[in-house]
Amino acid sequence: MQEAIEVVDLEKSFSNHKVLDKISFRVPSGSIFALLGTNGSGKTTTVKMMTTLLKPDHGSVKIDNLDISQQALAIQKRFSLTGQFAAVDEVLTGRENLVLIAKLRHLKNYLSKVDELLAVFDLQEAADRPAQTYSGGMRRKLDLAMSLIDPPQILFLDEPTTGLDPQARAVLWQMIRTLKKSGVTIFLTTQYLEEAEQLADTVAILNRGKIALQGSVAEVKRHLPKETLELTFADEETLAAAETLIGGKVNKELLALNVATENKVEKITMILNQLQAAKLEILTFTQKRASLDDVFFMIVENRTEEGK
Ligand SMILES: Nc1ncnc2c1ncn2[C@@H]1O[C@H](COP(=O)(O)OP(=O)(O)OP(=O)(O)O)[C@@H](O)[C@H]1O
Repeated sequence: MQEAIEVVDLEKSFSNHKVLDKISFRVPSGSIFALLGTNGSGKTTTVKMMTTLLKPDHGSVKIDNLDISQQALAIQKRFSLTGQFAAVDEVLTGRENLVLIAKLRHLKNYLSKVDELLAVFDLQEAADRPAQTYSGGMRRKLDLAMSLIDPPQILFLDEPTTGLDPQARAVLWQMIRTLKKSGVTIFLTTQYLEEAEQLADTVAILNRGKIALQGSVAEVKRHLPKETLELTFADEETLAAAETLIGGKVNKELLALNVATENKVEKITMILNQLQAAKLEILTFTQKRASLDDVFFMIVENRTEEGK
């Protein structure tokens, strides 16, 4: 398959702080790639270097086989970037911002597209108010709408759903899937495992400046900690008795027991029934998914559920 993006041994330091240490990945044309990482892990720095906004210290980036160090101008025409800091003109209204982009791109018959995007992002009521009166989430939605008015071949979305309400997030996810169907390559960064799982064909996890895990969602998920059921009890005796009965991992401070369930209803029902039959009273029970922190902890500890 043809590569839309190829990054090889990319490095970047700020003062003495090495933010990225030889990261490499490829993004096949027409696919969705998610770069996952916590705050400050280097996601935005990576995007900035890939979009010619920042110079790498070492390494190479190719977009559609063009090298960013030699063909920056040609590359800039092939992508659009929606960053964490909205490129919205504060004085213009929401509608005027969208129209401005449409005119700059020499689009014809753009008014229906503008209306459609305002409706999709639930911005109709605010459409004729200056953007400076918008909330952070509204501004973000407008910024996304602006990058979707004339989707390019490659779309960079830097943490696109941060600050969005669940409804707007669902809308954006759907739009991203539709864009992929029309052949657009999408590179997104996110702090949310769920977002990567929902959208991406390929995922890379950034940790301490390196890519700790990379592959298809199915491959990466095989390495993630399994779902657990967290049970809490009123005292240490009940906790100890529960552990003897059903096993699991004890947290004495929280009087909690974490039991692997693999998200299977039968397993959860069996655990609860066993405890009830032994008259061990459960205070609370919560189904827990692996968070990005769990994944990093696991990577750092170099352990997987299979390898335990
Ligand atoms: N211009 C700069 N000068 C100095 N340090 C910088 C600069 N830009 C980024 N950094 C540092 O590089 C590290 C990575 O920052 P970056 O913004 O790439 O992270 P991120 O993964 O996008 O984080 P977030 O999820 O919080 O947006 C941070 O420690 C940050 O402080």
